[in-house]
Amino acid sequence: MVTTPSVDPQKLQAVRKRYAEEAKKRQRPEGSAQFLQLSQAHEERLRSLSDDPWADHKSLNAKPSIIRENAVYKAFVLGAGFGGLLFSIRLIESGVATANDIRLVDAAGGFGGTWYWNRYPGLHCDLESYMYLPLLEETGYIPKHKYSAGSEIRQHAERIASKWNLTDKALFRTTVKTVSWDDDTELWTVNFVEGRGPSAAPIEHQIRAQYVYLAAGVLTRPQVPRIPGLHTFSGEIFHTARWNYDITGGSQEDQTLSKLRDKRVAVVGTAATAIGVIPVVGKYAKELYVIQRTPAYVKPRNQQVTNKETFHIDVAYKKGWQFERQCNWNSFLTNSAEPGQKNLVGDGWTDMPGYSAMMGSPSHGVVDPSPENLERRTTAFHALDLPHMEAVRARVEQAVKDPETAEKLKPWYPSWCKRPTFSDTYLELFNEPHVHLVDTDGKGPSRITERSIVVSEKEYEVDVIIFSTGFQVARVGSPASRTNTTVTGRKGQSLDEKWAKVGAATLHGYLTNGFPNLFFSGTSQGTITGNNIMMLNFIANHITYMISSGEKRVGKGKRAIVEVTREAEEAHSAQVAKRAPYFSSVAGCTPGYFNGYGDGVDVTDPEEKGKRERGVVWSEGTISFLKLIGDWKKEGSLKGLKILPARELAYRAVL
Ligand SMILES: Cc1cc2nc3c(=O)[nH]c(=O)nc-3n(C[C@H](O)[C@H](O)[C@H](O)COP(=O)(O)OP(=O)(O)OC[C@H]3O[C@@H](n4cnc5c(N)ncnc54)[C@H](O)[C@@H]3O)c2cc1C
Ligand SMILES: NC(=O)C1=CN([C@@H]2O[C@H](COP(=O)(O)OP(=O)(O)OC[C@H]3O[C@@H](n4cnc5c(N)ncnc54)[C@H](OP(=O)(O)O)[C@@H]3O)[C@@H](O)[C@H]2O)C=CC1
Repeated sequence: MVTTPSVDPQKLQAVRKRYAEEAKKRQRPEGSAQFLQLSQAHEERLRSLSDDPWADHKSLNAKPSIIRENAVYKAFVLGAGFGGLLFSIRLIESGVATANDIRLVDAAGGFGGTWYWNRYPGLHCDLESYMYLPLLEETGYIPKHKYSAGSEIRQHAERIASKWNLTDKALFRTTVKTVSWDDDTELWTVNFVEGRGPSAAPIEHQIRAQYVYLAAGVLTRPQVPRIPGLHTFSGEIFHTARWNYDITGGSQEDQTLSKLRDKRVAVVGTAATAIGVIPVVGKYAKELYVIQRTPAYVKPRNQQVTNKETFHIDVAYKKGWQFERQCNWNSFLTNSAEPGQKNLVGDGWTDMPGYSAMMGSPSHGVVDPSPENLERRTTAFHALDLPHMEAVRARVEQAVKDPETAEKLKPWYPSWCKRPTFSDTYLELFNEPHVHLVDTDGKGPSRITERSIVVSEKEYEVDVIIFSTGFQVARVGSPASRTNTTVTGRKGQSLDEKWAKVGAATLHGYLTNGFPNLFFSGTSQGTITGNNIMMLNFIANHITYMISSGEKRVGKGKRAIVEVTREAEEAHSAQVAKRAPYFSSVAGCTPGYFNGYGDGVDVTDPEEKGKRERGVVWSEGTISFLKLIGDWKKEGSLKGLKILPARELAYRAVL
């Protein structure tokens, strides 16, 4: 049970009432349908805002093709972000495959995923880079700062691709369309379309693969709110995930946005991306209008240059330091640090125990789902969180001189409703005379005209509108829905249909019955770590373990078919669902992508509810989940996996 700190009960009640009112104000019947995914817009102008601004088509078109049509590859990886890279590297290191046996495909024009697409000014990782950048021990790379800039992280993705000889094993600008299991050959057939830029025709490809990994990420599909009149705006518009340096001036390397000096700019959105963008835009724009629907909670960043002299003493002090650091940080995040445990990172993530309402915690075990108990727990979480959020709100008052503006910048929701943000300059920017907070009181702008953005019938004339309004996130869909890909398994069964019928059904979150040798990343039925790299590395290691153990079992010269049994996935799903009541405190959250903008909050149909409960993450926190997997491995029988060699007939079909 959560230990409740002593807070004034009346104050707690008043704050909770305010939280509930603010959340209600923001609920919209259309839920996540209030947004338009840019790539699906009817208007060409909006649709083109999702185009890749970074791909070097000329040099990519000049490269020899790395795809042999219809060839059989050992592993096919959808996504060349850190998830896809880590899996490929673990396969290579375990001896399951050489780099040459692997092909990665990404819609992006290069490695990095998130860090390829997002190049906006002010972009940094929001976690300490020493535990966010993967494979620092193996590459010997030392991040320049405590929080690395976006370009440094992208270059790190290129560095690790090069070190493991994957640079010329990835096909870029390429969209995977279908991934289908062939019952005869017992292989996956993958169809994908390689874009070649505006002046060359796309090429369709087909290959076959023994193993497939869907590493599609979550935050890849930029969206804008469906604000009436958006298409009539005659000025410039773009989305932060496709920053347009032609309009602003500067580049990712030189963030002097000189072309904004004579421009009136509106930034719509005030969450993690906007908190990075706004201080840089505010430095250059003639006038800046920050269009706020819900204030972010902003904590100090405390950026520091890495001391390379002491890095190997203070941080990288022994083999395995990075994983130790990640686990140490995670135990604070899940409110489960041992009394007296040293806080190695000591950042703004480790001083908000209430965030464990979202991250899970081992301190609770399986939660009694009675309404009285859930209400007691929610109260306890609010009490745990209150001192933190009070400090966050007090910080606004200290930073912002105008009391009215400060009041509007205060966040009224518990910490677990949104990802925290970190900045030492964002709040202070509102003291500048050319920076205007346009608070929409939870509503958003009412319309856009040819020259202006309109809030509460007041028109703000602007030259540029920058949308910092996030990404389309599929919360309940199958791993295929996140990739916009059709995945069909044994006997033509569709992965989407399986999820629609029974809800999530996996072993440990990463493979499902009827889809042999297919693996996917994600948090559903797995674990959420706060540090996505920690999670992606863990998934890559775990899947590789299953594959390499399967290969050992079938013996040399045979092709392994690794599949979870239906009983095992049902057993895991039941364990996850049993723990779902833990997350009841999240139900009252202000809408956001964490709760699908309220989609399905009021689901009462028991069958539908049951499906949703199966889809949550392991509620007892990451360290507990790692123990679950550790115990599963120790048991030694690969319990729940059916591992067989491919049939002789299947071999012949391939030959
Ligand atoms: C701006 C921003 C900052 C972030 N900062 C942090 C941070 O500081 N700390 C943190 O822990 N997390 C952060 N994240 C989350 C971040 O997404 C993860 O940390 C991590 O980089 C995800 O890696 P991934 O490989 O799983 O997915 P991604 O990096 O998203 O890569 C997936 C790739 O799959 C490709 N893809 C998807 N579908 C298809 C298809 N059908 N065909 C071909 N290609 C496809 C996409 O183009 C994409 O390039 C941030 C996210 C954003 C948007
Ligand atoms: N390393 C880092 O520092 C960063 C990490 N990230 C990661 O990416 C995730 C996504 O972040 P982000 O890109 O900021 O997207 P989010 O989805 O978190 O935020 C979208 C923003 O747009 C606002 N918005 C939506 N519709 C409207 C509207 N009609 N009018 C006005 N405002 C509107 C939202 O307000 P409302 O809250 O009211 O919905 C919110 O402020 C983060 O949670 C984090 O995981 C992103 C950037 C930086």
